[in-house]
Amino acid sequence: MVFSIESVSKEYRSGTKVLHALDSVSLKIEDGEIFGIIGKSGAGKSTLLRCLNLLERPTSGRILLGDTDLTALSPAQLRDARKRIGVVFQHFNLLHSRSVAANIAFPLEVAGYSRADRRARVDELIELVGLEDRRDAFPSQLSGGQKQRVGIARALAASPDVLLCDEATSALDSDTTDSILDLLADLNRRLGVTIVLITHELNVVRRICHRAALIDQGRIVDEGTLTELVADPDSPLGEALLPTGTVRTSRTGIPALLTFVDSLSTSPVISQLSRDLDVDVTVISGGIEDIGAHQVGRLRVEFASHTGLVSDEETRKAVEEHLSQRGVKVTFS
Ligand SMILES: Nc1ncnc2c1ncn2[C@@H]1O[C@H](COP(=O)(O)OP(=O)(O)OP(=O)(O)O)[C@@H](O)[C@H]1O
Repeated sequence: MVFSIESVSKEYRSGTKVLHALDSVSLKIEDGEIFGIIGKSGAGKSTLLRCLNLLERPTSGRILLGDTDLTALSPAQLRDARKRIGVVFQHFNLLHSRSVAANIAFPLEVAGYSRADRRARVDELIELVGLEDRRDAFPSQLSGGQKQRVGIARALAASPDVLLCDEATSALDSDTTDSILDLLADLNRRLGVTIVLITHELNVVRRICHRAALIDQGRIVDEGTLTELVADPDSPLGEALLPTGTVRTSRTGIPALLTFVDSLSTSPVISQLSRDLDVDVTVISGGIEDIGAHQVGRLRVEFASHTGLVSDEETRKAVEEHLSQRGVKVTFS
């Protein structure tokens, strides 16, 4: 376990007014995962991220980094614990008078690395983020994507256990966003570094997160692995990740939502169902997407008995049994 966030609340007071920016948030972030926290503007994402390294002190609750309760540490102990956390910023926060190499070396200087050790580590990091040919450039000479590569290398310099990414791709265009997300996923695989990212972009979650939580008005309202979320008909985040669209039904059939992970890519489940049970299946809306390493889908459909000789209740029962044996979850609405 990297982070254990236990009933964390954060209140901001202004005069007699109290704003509950975080309301009893509990989350566990596991070693080696990429965890996304998504929410609208003002939902509390930045406050939660700032609480993780205690830049913001929770009003109540605990934040544990491994076994260490960050909320119980002295300032000196906290400075030490923060070395295990790297931060990647939306606007890069580079030192403009320093070259790429010198920006990356900066945290190593602060941590007291020798000149030779710094040089070796900076070489390693520059290679890791693919900036070999920009080593001596200054921030003003870099593209947004290159600046963020420097930001990521600097955050990784002291080999932290976890990277906190604060809207790390929000200032970038969509192609550059994808290349930075791919870099983060690659670093996660190669170094095993845990990544927590906050974002308001569903694409960020779809592209690299293993698990995600939806925050709304300071509360966690949904949470799970991406495949769990999408396969849950009641999950708001699942619906946002893979929308089934506006539902237009003919009102003659039996409406249902089908959710599945991989199953439809390995066998012709729907045509088999239609043949075996003698039911017509109309696809109303939905989608199938690659999310992580899986093909997941959510389809709104209608079933109608072909012969009209069986009751809706019998059709529902037969369909459910048939589909559940083939890894497709069916929820009748
Ligand atoms: N220092 C502060 N003092 C008072 N209120 C604050 C402070 N910081 C945040 N807030 C309030 O707390 C709530 C959550 O803010 P927060 O910045 O965490 O949201 P967010 O989800 O990160 O939004 P955005 O995506 O727009 O950055 C908002 O209502 C905000 O106005």
